Amino acid sequence: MNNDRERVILHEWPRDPDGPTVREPPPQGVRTPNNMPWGHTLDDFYWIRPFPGVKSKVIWTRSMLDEFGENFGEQPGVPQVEPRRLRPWPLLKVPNDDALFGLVDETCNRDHSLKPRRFHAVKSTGLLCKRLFSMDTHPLAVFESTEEKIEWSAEPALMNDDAPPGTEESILEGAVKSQDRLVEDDGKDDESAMAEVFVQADDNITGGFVLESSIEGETGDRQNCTEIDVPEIIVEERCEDRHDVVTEDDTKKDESEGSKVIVETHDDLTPAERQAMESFMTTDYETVQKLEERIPEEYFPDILLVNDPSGFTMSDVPFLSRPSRMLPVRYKRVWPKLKRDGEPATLFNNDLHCSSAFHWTLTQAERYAASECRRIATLDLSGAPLLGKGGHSAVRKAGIRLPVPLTTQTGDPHVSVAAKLAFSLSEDRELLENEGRIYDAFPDHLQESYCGYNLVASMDHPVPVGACVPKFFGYYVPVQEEEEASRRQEALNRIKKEVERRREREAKREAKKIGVDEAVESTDAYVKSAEEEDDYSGEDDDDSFSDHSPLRVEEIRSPILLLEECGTPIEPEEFSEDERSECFSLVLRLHHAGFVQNSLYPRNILRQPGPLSVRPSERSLKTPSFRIIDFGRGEFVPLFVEKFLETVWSRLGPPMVLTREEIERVKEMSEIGKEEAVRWYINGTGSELRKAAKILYIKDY
Ligand SMILES: Nc1ncnc2c1ncn2[C@@H]1O[C@H](COP(=O)(O)OP(=O)(O)OP(=O)(O)O)[C@@H](O)[C@H]1O
Repeated sequence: MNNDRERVILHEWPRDPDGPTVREPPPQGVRTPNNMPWGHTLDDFYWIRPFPGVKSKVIWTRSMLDEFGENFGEQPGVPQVEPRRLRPWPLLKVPNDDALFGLVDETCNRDHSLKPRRFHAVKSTGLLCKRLFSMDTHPLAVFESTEEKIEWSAEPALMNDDAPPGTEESILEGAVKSQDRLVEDDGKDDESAMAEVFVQADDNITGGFVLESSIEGETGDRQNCTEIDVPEIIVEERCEDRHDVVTEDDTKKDESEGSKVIVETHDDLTPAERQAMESFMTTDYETVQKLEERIPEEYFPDILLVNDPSGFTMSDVPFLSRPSRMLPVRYKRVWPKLKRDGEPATLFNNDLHCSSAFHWTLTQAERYAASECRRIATLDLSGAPLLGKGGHSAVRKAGIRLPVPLTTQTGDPHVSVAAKLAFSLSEDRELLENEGRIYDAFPDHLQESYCGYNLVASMDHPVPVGACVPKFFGYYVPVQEEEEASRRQEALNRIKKEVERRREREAKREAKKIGVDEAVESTDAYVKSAEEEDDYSGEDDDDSFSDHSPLRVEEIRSPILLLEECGTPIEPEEFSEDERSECFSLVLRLHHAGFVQNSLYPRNILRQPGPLSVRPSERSLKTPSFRIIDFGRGEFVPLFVEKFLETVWSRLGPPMVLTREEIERVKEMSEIGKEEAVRWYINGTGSELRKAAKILYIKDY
């Protein structure tokens, strides 16, 4: 193990023998957004004795010393600069928006007078993107990163209905049309025809299973979501009782009936979603670049249309059968929650427990309209290489095409991200959900890098301020509109029934009052039955609308956690002392922000060539970039207290008016909750630090 630390503090600030004792808290000085003392270079850090002549020393930055104001040795002044957020090499682009996109980080001169400069795309000739049109009519389109080509790729595609005659229709469009035709031609009730097709489809599915080697991440199973053969669709049709082929008349009827729910299937793309799929392309994993910038909130995806022909979202366990699926699967964003989700014009249902992307929008026209203002991205899992596997999930490199008008500087419409997919047990799903919650809770500064160095308590040397965790690109859950529609229909039916019963009861009471009801003859019997009816709780499901029961967890698709790809697991025994202490500082910074990772192993700290502010080909492992991953077991102080209080509330039962004693009890419990959280935090961080020190060979923290 090398003792080769270079990040050390070389200076001591001379104290005035008559100077004051330094007070707690120390001067604020210049700090990074994580509220830690910051210096631009190693020379900005000084040892200082709390009072003259004492042996002990603490560390201050030059800006803290300037604020303290004692300059006994007449140290020359230095310009004070603020920490600068480091921009990753620019990849995203919005045509005609140069203010936010395409800015290259300039090197950090002493006074930060250098400003970011504009990115000029290098003309690339080798970048191939495959368009999802039929190969005989569309040879492979070759993109070069010229302005026109980039703008072409961001151009909104014509909707199929608007397509002028003679233009090629996408395979998706063709498939949906042929499905419509089949439904019309063959007749839905033709059982024998269906049975025949089902056998064909079954063969086809079996034949479509992915070989183990391709499950391990090779590109043997590359398929695009529009390579649909007709029997496949009929299987979907049979299984899902598809009701989404709606003619103009149907729509009118739908609108006029108002409360009628049209049952949708996963495949029922809205026109806006179809538009997003029309220009869909498979990812070229040889050339695709990974996304390192934040996705601006304005363009953050609401809906992910996932191309998953190999069923990676179903399970990544090779021996489990995974039905091949050729149509995109719709997912919705649950986290992060955005301000626009609650605004009337962009209302979005991101409730984790609701399998619809819509609030109670009852008609198809309403759904289509709501879908128009959605940010729709496509995620390509076809042939997605495996980045790594854990005990509960598989992480794949996936191509994402971000919502229009976002595109890239290179002309390739895709960027790559790490897509984490849970295995099929409920524990696997719970861990992934918790991880999504934790990523959502991370403050921005844990995902950003800054120039200069931090002084991270309790370390005795400065460390670079790299991001601690990968950038978070969202947690998405599968949407099952047709199930949600049945649930809503059930709820409506229950309400209707209840209203009818009440009306009947009222009518009987009225009748009794005016004495014309024949039930007067048997008053006792009537009163008894009325009492029984009054007890009605709305739980009577005798004639419930459907016999729908919730899917077993193994059957449903995994949620998807999208993260920045951050390299490969570290081997700390090979590292320099500075590298090991840099990794250690990430753990400390997480703790200072109120998070405990709870699963700290070398495999959960990743390293990649850096710095990320320069072009990928110029990065090196000599200037590495580290990140902590895997927050499935992670905890965050406020979430801990919230969970604690939830158990208190659940013990109190459903919401009601509390008595004074109960209110006192709740207050008492929330105080206990806070104390518990502090205890938990001290224990959790203490043991995690000991573990971190052990795996990173740190002796002196
Ligand atoms: N953001 C990422 N970038 C690159 N590779 C990643 C990323 N996240 C995860 N991986 C790879 O996937 C592997 C498994 O990920 P992770 O540890 O998060 O899975 P897990 O199932 O939660 O693990 P555990 O067994 O601890 O439950 C990692 O060891 C790493 O190799």
